[in-house]
Order: sequence, then structure tokens, then C-alpha cells
Amino acid sequence: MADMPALLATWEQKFRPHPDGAELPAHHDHCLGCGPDNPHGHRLQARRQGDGVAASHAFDERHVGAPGIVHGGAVATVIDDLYGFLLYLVGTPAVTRQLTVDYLAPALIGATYHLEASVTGREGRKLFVAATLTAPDGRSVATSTAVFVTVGVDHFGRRGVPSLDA
Ligand SMILES: CCCCCCCCCCCC(=O)SCCNC(=O)CCNC(=O)[C@H](O)C(C)(C)COP(=O)(O)OP(=O)(O)OC[C@H]1O[C@@H](n2cnc3c(N)ncnc32)[C@H](O)[C@@H]1OP(=O)(O)O
Repeated sequence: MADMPALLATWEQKFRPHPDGAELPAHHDHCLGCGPDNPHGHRLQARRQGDGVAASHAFDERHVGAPGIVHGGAVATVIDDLYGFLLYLVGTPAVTRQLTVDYLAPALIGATYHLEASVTGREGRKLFVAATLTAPDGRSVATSTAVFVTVGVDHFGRRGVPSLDA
């Protein structure tokens, strides 16, 4: 059984100012998007870039949809997780309420993509965010917008983290 209070304490410490350019800590070790200990995950590494976040990322064979092409769900996962890093800078936990992705061109297995995300607005509990995924040649491969809703850290503690509860 995971030590949820300790885990939540480490999360709270992540919601603080990080220097521009700094690599941002994973949400937790087993996170599908960024956890270093999730064998099925993307191990996304994000950094602060001004008021937003950025990452370089290559999808591998675990994330294939059509042959050679990254599964759309994998693209959405990585974008959603990148938004999760943005929350550190905003200073409050939040969860995805709506996520949209425009798939403009195939993302290819093995290519290294550049991702950026930023906050575009805030209204009460709602955070409006946007992201881009750009190919090495500068082509825009996917764009996204999302609505996150701020929550207290207790939102996560109520249910535990299944991957850590075994
Ligand atoms: C420790 C930290 C670790 C942080 C770790 C971070 C990890 C990041 C990982 C990536 C992110 C994820 O995967 S997050 C996991 C996936 N997402 C989830 O599990 C969320 C599941 N949904 C929920 O739990 C709930 O629906 C909530 C908490 C989001 C909201 O519930 P609620 O309080 O009942 O509120 P609800 O009525 O649903 O709507 C909230 C507000 O959003 C508005 N709203 C709803 N849809 C839209 C929309 N499309 N466009 C505009 N606005 C919208 C509503 O009008 C309302 O506005 P108003 O009336 O307030 O004005």
C-alpha cells in the first residue's frame, strides 16, 4: 500500500515557482505520462519555458497505431500530461475536464517532436490551456486545447493511486 500522505506531500512541493529552463519533476514515479517507473509510459520530461512548459519527445513502438504512426491516444496522453506540468507553474492542482486534439499530420514512431503548452485563460475554477506538437522540420503535427478544473489535493487522496496500491 502506497504512503498516500507522503505522496501528496511531494506533490504539494512541486506546485511552486521553478526557474525558467528548469526540468520539472514527474507527477509521480508511476504516472503514465512521465513516471520513470511505469514500463508502459512515455517518460515525458518537461521543462519550464517562460510562462509555459516545453518538452522534446520521441514515441516508440509501444505507442504505435497504424504501422509506423503514433496512436492518437498516445499523442493525447502526452499532451494531457504536459498540461499537468503547467499546473506546477499555475500553483494549483487541477484535472482535465475537456481535452481536444486536432491531428494535423501523422506523428511518426522514432521522430523527436517539440511540444509546448501554455495557459490561455482562467475563469473561476477553470483553466484554459493550449498546446502544440511540432515535427523536426517545423510542421505542426497536432494542436490542442483543454479545460482543467482546479481541485484540492484531497481530490487525489480520496481514491488513492491504483498503480501504487498493489
Ligand atoms: C496533487 C496534484 C497532482 C497533479 C497531478 C497532475 C497529473 C496530470 C495528468 C494529466 C491530467 C489528467 O489526466 S487528469 C485525470 C483525468 N480527468 C479526471 O479524472 C477528471 C474527472 N472529472 C472530475 O473529477 C470532475 O468532473 C471535476 C472535478 C473536473 C469537476 O467536477 P464538478 O466540480 O462537479 O464540476 P463540473 O460541473 O463538472 O464542471 C466544472 C466547471 O467546468 C465547466 N466546464 C465543463 N466542461 C466545460 C467545457 N467543455 N468548456 C468550458 N467549461 C466547461 C463547468 O461549466 C463548470 O464551470 P463553473 O460552474 O465552475 O463555472
